[in-house]
Parts: sequence; structure tokens; C-alpha cells
Amino acid sequence: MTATLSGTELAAGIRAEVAAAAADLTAAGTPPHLAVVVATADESSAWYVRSIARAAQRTGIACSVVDLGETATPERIGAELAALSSDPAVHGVILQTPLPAGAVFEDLAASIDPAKDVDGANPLTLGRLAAGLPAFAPATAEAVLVLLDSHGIPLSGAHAVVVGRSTVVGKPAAHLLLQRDATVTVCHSRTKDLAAVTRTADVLVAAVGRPELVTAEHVAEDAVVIDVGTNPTPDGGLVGDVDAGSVTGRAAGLTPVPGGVGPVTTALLLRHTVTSARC
Ligand SMILES: NC(=O)C1=CN([C@@H]2O[C@H](COP(=O)(O)OP(=O)(O)OC[C@H]3O[C@@H](n4cnc5c(N)ncnc54)[C@H](OP(=O)(O)O)[C@@H]3O)[C@@H](O)[C@H]2O)C=CC1
Ligand SMILES: Nc1nc(=O)c2c([nH]1)NC[C@@H]1CN(c3ccc(C(=O)N[C@@H](CCC(=O)O)C(=O)O)cc3)C=[N+]21
Repeated sequence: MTATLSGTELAAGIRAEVAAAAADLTAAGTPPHLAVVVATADESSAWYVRSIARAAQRTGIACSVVDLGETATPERIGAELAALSSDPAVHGVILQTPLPAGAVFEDLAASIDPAKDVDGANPLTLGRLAAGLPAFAPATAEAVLVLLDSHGIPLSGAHAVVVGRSTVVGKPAAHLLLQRDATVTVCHSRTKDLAAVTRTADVLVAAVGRPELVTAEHVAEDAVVIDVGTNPTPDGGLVGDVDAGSVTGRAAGLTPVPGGVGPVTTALLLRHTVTSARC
């Protein structure tokens, strides 16, 4: 039997807790405020920004979207991130991807004040996570851990295999798992015989961006599989990096797409924003 490790109830619980904190902050004269910087016309990015804005509004967090347009220069984007970082009324600053050609995400994110870096994008944050120091982890990487914890999956001594090594998901997720005493292996596009490596995982995290790449042959019996992928389908739907049909029946648990990591990610972004506003 494969348990569905849902994220929707977990996300609703986090949003309720965030809404209470936001109400207290607003009553105390510090209404929490999240700013989202956009420099793309990408449709799935626009969908994600709308979903953040909607979730913020529902929890009593102000959300401003600063759309610089897809022709914005790196200088302009960096200056906007720096200006929002020094605005005392703004508590969280996030930079959306994709970016205009020539702009490097990690480079620009260095302009976000780490105290307001609610999606853990500043490269300093990755260093702090690697060093085991407190920081806002990228919301998606943290969502992986929060989901595992909420379903009572033990991590100490477990073999966790992360497929994907991006700055936003794979690397920070690996550091967070290591911090929790898992034995961590990180795979990527040059990994030889991916399935042989992933079959040794007690906990398998797929953050690849390739629809349904992970199939039953990649998964040990009774492994727990976290599917981070959110790949748009031609009919306007969403499919994960895991072939759920193939893995179901073999894995002990699997997060669904939609309804798994995604909603928890958005809820944690909001939690980070109220945490920042409290300081
Ligand atoms: N639910 C959520 O909140 C979020 C979901 N996502 C989703 O997660 C997925 C990953 O995102 P992100 O990390 O930003 O993506 P990136 O494209 O930045 O990174 C993908 C990683 O997967 C590796 N990879 C690609 N192909 C293969 C392969 N065939 N075998 C093994 N490894 C491979 C790449 O290796 P290499 O480094 O060698 O190129 C790279 O490290 C996407 O589907 C994205 O939409 C992302 C952020 C948030
Ligand atoms: N620096 C950075 N940080 C990110 O967190 C980041 C990013 N870049 N680039 C783009 C991806 C995409 N992403 C999603 C988050 C939530 C859902 C989500 O909540 N999805 C719903 C699906 C809704 C539907 O059905 O369409 C769900 O999974 O249930 C989806 C996608 C964050 N991203």
C-alpha cells in the first residue's frame, strides 16, 4: 500500500497559524508585507505569482507585485531588490524566475537583505544552511522537510537521495536533510545509472523538472517519495517528476501533484514573511 502524503491539510494549518500571527502584527501596527519582483512574461510564473498574492490576501498579508517587464536590465532588477530590502514597511522580498537573458538569479538575489529573504534566494542563505546556522530556507526545500515531519517519517540515519542540485531546491534540501542526520546522496544529469542510486533511498526527493522521470524501477519497495516537480501539461494541468501510476503500490508513501509540496511551499513563504515582520 502506498500512502498519499498530502500537503493540502498541512498547508491549511500553516496558513491558519500565519493568519493569526498576521492579525496580531497588524493590530500592533506592523501589517506584514511581501513584495514579489517579476521580470518575465512567462505564463506559469504569472500563475504562481497570482497564487502567492491570493494566499497572502487570504491570510491578511499585504502583497505587492513589482513587474519590471521582460526587458528589465540586471542593474534595474538589483536596484529594485535593494530598494525593497531597505523599505521598513516591507518584510519579505522574492524574485521570480525566469529572468531576462543575461540576468543571473543567484547574483541578483545577493541584493536581497538576508533578514527579508523569505525564499532563501541570497547565496549567503545557502552558506548559512550548509553551516547549520539559522536562515530562511528556500520555501520549497523546507516544504520537503515539513511534509516528511508531518507524516512522521524518520530521517536520522535514513538514506535520503535528492535528484536535482539547483540552488532553489536540490542543494538546500540536501543540506536540510543532512542537518537532520540523514545520509544524503545528490544526483543530477551526469549521474551514472540513476535508477541504481535512487533504488538505495529510504527517502527519495525528485526535483528534476522532467515530467514522470521517476518510475517504479527507480524506487525501493517501501521508500518514501517526495515529488517536487510541477511540470505544466499541454491541457493546462500539472504533472510531477514522478510517474505516480508506476510508483503506486511499490513505495510506502508518495506526495501527490497537485496537492503535495506546492501548497506547503506557498504557506511557508507566508510564514517566513510574518516571522520577518516580528523581528
Ligand atoms: N512545488 C514547488 O514549490 C516548486 C517546484 N519546482 C519544480 O521542481 C522541479 C525542479 O526545479 P528546479 O530545481 O528549479 O529545476 P532546475 O532546472 O534548476 O534543476 C533541475 C535539476 O535536475 C537535474 N536533472 C535534469 N535532468 C535530469 C535527469 N535526466 N536525471 C537526473 N537529473 C536531472 C539537473 O541536473 P544538472 O545540474 O546536471 O543540470 C538539475 O540539477 C521543476 O519541476 C520545478 O517546476 C521548483 C520550485 C518550487
Ligand atoms: N525561486 C523560486 N522559488 C520557487 O518556489 C519557485 C520558483 N522559483 N520558480 C517556479 C516554481 C514553481 N513553484 C510552485 C509553487 C507552488 C505551486 C502550487 O501550489 N501548485 C498547486 C497546483 C495548482 C494547480 O492545480 O495548478 C499544487 O501543487 O497543488 C506550484 C508551483 C514555485 N517555484
